[in-house]
Amino acid sequence: MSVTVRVPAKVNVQLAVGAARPDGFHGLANVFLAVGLYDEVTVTPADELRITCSGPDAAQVPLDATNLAARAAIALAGRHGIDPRVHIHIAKDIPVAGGMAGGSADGAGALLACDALWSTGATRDELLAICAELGSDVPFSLVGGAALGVGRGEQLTPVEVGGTFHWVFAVADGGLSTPAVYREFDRLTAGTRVPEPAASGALLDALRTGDTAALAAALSNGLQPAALSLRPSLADTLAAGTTAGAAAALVSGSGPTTAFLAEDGAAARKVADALMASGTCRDARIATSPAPGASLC
Ligand SMILES: C[C@](O)(CO)[C@H](O)COP(=O)(O)OP(=O)(O)OC[C@H]1O[C@@H](n2ccc(N)nc2=O)[C@H](O)[C@@H]1O
Ligand SMILES: Nc1ncnc2c1ncn2[C@@H]1O[C@H](COP(=O)(O)OP(=O)(O)OP(=O)(O)O)[C@@H](O)[C@H]1O
Repeated sequence: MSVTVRVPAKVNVQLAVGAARPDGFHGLANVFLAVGLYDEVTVTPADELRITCSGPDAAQVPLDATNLAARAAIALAGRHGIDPRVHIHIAKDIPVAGGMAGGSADGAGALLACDALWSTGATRDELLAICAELGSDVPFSLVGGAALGVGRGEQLTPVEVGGTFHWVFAVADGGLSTPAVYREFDRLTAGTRVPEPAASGALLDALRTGDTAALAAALSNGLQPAALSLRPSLADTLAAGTTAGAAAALVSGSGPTTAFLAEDGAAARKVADALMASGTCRDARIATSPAPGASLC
């Protein structure tokens, strides 16, 4: 018997970053939006814990105990006195190390799949607590939709979304390390007063009303200067999408994926074609949001 779970990627439509805390994490006002690019995580009983991964970026995914999917299975099994002997297969479609929470998606997916396979009876709150231990983005991968994350991004409040948004994601060659991007943020802001992060009312209104033009005007990413500093070529990708008519362009989370908001599906197709022709990215993916969180297939 196998259990398969489908889990979405995310884009941060607002990422307000505060000063580094004593524990090294940064306080955030992080508005997550789930987008319709998915990994599928399948768990099957096996003789030992084993991970496999398929998909174009599979070679970049660690297949040892550092994989967030393995860590999720071990964490759930440990709490319920279960031996985590499962084969976890990840069918990966979310760009790796791209700022779209692909690893987090696999962590949330493996957790939900193992929970169903082992019938642990864990509550939603227990699953969310395990997600928060695994990483700041993991709780959102479980819930999907849209949410405001505070603390280090793990404390979620759902956000209403009143329409469909059309996106293009330009996948860059190679990844960016999330800790390195936060370190670069610290370097760039050293000696300045970093304001307390707060959610933007205009942004939340734009999501609630499903207004693309208003969302385009309100998008912001406090990590964008750091990602551009580490990967200056991303400016060319952003410019290529804007020239092609994107309503807005920004770096997705810690990057290096760049995100382009489009008026509708036809505009998204045009932006994606122009990005591919520009030679400034490895791939251009079209997706809509919001998308549901981790769900059993
Ligand atoms: C950039 C974002 O993807 C935006 O949603 C997240 O803030 C990153 O979330 P994540 O990948 O789940 O990150 P974690 O696994 O929790 O942390 C990895 C590293 O990122 C940095 N980190 C992460 C979250 C946060 N609020 N402050 C940080 O400084 C820390 O150096 C941490 O050691
Ligand atoms: N299941 C997984 N899939 C991909 N990477 C994983 C996984 N588990 C652990 N990793 C490690 O995590 C690193 C970051 O990969 P991931 O795809 O999660 O980045 P990301 O999308 O930038 O994350 P985020 O947006 O949450 O900061 C990878 O380089 C890899 O070493």
